[in-house]
Amino acid sequence: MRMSKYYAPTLKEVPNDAEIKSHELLIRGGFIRKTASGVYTYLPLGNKVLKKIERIVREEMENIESQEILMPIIQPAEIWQESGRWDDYGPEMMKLKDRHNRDFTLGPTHEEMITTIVKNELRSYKQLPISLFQIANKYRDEIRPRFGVLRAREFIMKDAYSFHDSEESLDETYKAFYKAYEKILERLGVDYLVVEADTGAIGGSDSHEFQVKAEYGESTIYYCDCGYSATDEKAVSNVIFEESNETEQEMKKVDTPDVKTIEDVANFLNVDKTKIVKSLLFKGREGWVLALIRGDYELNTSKLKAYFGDQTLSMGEPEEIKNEFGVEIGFIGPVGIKNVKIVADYSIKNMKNFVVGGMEKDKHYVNVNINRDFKIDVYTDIRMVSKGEPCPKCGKPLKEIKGIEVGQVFKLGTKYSEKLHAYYTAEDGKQKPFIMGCYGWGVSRTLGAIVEQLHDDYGIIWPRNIAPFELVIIPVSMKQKELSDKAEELYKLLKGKYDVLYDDRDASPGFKFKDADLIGIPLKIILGKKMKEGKVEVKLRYERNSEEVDITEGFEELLKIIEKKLNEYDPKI
Ligand SMILES: O=C(C[C@@H]1CCCCN1)Cn1cnc2cc(Cl)c(F)cc2c1=O
Ligand SMILES: [Mg+2]
Repeated sequence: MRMSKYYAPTLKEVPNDAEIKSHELLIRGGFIRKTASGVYTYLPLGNKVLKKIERIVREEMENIESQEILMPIIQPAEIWQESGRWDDYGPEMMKLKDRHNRDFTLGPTHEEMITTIVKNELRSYKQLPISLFQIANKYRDEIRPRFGVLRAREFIMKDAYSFHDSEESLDETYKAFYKAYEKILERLGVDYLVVEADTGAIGGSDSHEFQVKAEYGESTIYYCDCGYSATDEKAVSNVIFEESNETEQEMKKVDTPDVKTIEDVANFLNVDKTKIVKSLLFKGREGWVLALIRGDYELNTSKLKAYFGDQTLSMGEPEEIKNEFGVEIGFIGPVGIKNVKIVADYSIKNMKNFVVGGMEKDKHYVNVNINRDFKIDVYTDIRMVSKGEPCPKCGKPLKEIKGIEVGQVFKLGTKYSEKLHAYYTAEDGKQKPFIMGCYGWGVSRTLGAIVEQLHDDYGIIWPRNIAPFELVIIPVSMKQKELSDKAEELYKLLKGKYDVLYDDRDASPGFKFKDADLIGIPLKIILGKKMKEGKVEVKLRYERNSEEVDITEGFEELLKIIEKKLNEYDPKI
């Protein structure tokens, strides 16, 4: 491609709404342009990289015999009403009406759609297992789109769905997708981690996320050298809380005027946070839940929701709590509270003589003890772990790292097939609901994740497999004929062998080098003053010095050097 003709509007200035590097560099590099909040156009450079990412994803899907289909983006409300999810996502689901005033949604995902499609076509166990995938736009009206394509409202996803007549069969396919995702990440050339994940709203059993390591990624991951790794939502607590040998003191109600937060209580009563129990009220399908956890720990709401299998569980609103329990949030406690299910984190199991809210304005109880002063319905792990805690698998201190989720795989079970009456005839002749799995890959998000991990002060450093161009030919001046003629000759020779960009613009060398670095092209071939000695300069994107190659005898030597350098090129260094 000739740069003089190419629509790649690079910018010097940093866009003011770019909060992280990848967003800045994709805009400045001329890869994407924002058309609305969370809605992007992929210009030629961005589109080229997208297509290379899609090709890798598509090939790895085909390698595990997943069959490509293309489903509609507009989905009739009926299938979502049948699955009971039409209102589950509130304003995040983009909805529209057609000219007959019928309700539709712009598909945020396709479980309902694919299950409705196959239920009339897949009738016998003989046709199972099968997995189908598509690569297409998805729509989710994020409350705060940010970080460019990392959290957009329209994005490109590869979503795959598998159908089985047994858990074993699902397990086999799940493993195949897991391995295919690792293969994709290897081919993308980025540093990554596979982590145990929370199945969240869609339920089901196992789930893993595929995370690109990135300092400013939104995911927090806890991992260990032994191989354990999980998102913060999922990471299991392995702290053993030793028995307290204190004797139980007499419980007292004390004045704590306007003392509400854990900090305030600790300071006012001059007690350590480890002697306070936090009481947090949640409202769910079965009513109110009071979650108790030691004052110095953080509640993990994903674990709480997973325990109750109720994603609708949400923190009680102050007003609602005042009306329902007659006391402000800051004074809520387990002693004397009615009509709540009390679930306690293990961290309070052996606490003695601790402080809790007094269930009365400006009051707290001190010297509270479990069983004597209140009953706990159930103990379970509802704690957010932190760095340095013992690994749940081997006990060594957990490490913490940030990441960007680019893929997630789920074992769904029969949740959707039952809701949508999607049955097949089993070997024993009975009608049974399909056992399903689903497997997502954020194709457009991958574009941002890779840049977030692989960049320096000069711009992007693309891995070779998905770089928009593998190499760029840069004559330092188009006015010097011997340079531009030789460059033209080189371009014709190389464009059949590599993805070549030819910077034939009438611009200064510095300008061209800067653009090549910003866009992130792996290899430069520079035709400059060394041409007097019959030499060109070859340089990898991150090398400070270039290698001189003599081309007076022809291009064999140069071709060898190019191949050698591109093969040793590794942006992760
Ligand atoms: O999408 C999944 C699970 C997997 C991910 C991989 C590909 C198949 N689906 C979970 N999820 C996330 N956000 C959503 C947002 C809206 Cl507005 C919605 F209506 C539904 C969903 C929703 O179901
Ligand atoms: Mg996830």
